[in-house]
Amino acid sequence: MKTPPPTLPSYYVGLMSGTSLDGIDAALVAITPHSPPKLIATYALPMPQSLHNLLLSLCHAKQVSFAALAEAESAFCQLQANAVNALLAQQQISPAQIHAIGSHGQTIEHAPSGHHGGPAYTLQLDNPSLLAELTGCTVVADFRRRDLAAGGQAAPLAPAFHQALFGRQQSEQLVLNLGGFANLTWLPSDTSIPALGFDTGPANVLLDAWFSKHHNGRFDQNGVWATGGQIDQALLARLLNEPFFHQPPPRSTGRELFHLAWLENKLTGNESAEDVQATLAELTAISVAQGIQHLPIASNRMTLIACGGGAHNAYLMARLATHLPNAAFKSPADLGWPEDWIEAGAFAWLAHQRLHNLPGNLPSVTGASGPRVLGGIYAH
Ligand SMILES: Nc1ncnc2c1ncn2[C@@H]1O[C@H](COP(=O)(O)OP(=O)(O)OP(=O)(O)O)[C@@H](O)[C@H]1O
Ligand SMILES: CC(=O)N[C@H]1[C@@H]2OC[C@@H](O2)[C@@H](O)[C@@H]1O[C@H](C)C(=O)O
Repeated sequence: MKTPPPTLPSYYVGLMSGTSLDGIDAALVAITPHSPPKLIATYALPMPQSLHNLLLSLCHAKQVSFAALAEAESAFCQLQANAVNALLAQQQISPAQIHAIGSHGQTIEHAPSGHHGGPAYTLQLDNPSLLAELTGCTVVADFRRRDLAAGGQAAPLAPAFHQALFGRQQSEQLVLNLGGFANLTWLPSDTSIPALGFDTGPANVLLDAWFSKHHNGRFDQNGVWATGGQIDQALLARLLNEPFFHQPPPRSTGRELFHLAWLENKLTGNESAEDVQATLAELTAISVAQGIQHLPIASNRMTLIACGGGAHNAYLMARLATHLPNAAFKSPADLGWPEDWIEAGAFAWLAHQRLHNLPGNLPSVTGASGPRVLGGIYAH
């Protein structure tokens, strides 16, 4: 790993496996001082069904055996290494040319306020030592726990990257990630105002769980199934009654709160399955719109940059557009960064921040007591 002269780009690989458990995203990113990061190449490796099931069972387990944890961690790490090695082979780049891999790991549980008065924690399954051995690259990992230790939520972390990528523009910018969960970043045009961001609530996590309960397959392609349903206003009101939706930022959430059983508890049993799917999409759209209402946005002209897998769900996007009539929707692809690759890109950028001892968090977002250098280095 040789440090290039300051004007030459350095290369990082960002690895993200989100809460949807759909696969590993590996993004090769070039970072040049004083310029926004650039996406060079990508590689997506779907998660085998057996690993998906194992990880999902860990997320909802009351008790976990160490052997099951080790099995999941090792299979997950091998999949990450396969993604990195395939990406580098495809680009004909050697591991020595990579400054570092930024590995998010797999979130198993996220309890930034602790459970029942216990200590705060956030758990990402990861094995950066093994990843360094399997790839021949330096690995940066464990990005969330320093922010948590500084009193923050440890999430969302992507807003700092959104700011590095999209900068501040004349119009107010909102970046909406529609992953398993949805998180929002506000980049005000006034540079003296800090960026804000928070999780708005569930996105694909409930849509996917309900869809796969009723179909073979993991998700509702383009929201076609939801389109055939009607929004059930009574159910929607019961779903929105959850205190999380009324909590002021900083806030973040995960599968420990929003999961299939949470939804099933709110059903009377008389709803049609399609109507539930349409209502879940509405829950996401409304919780995003309500989140935006709480931001001190000065102008009513705003750009909304939608990213994450949910940006492909035409039904969900149409419901969002209905609730946000003042927003001009923009694809990050028009800005050189396709919607599916922002989060993996964020972890490449976070690895760069770590190697340069620069902060990775935004205290205005996470609520941490100050900026912190995030993650640990596993040098190769
Ligand atoms: N064509 C599509 N139509 C509908 N939904 C889609 C489509 N493509 C992807 N999705 C949804 O996007 C999900 C994957 O999104 P993404 O990869 O952003 O999630 P993630 O990485 O788990 O997110 P996060 O970490 O932000 O929670 C899929 O599980 C699916 O629900
Ligand atoms: C604890 C955790 O893994 N949270 C994820 C999840 O997925 C979306 C949302 O909830 C966000 O808070 C976060 O991911 C992104 C990458 C973030 O930290 O910005």
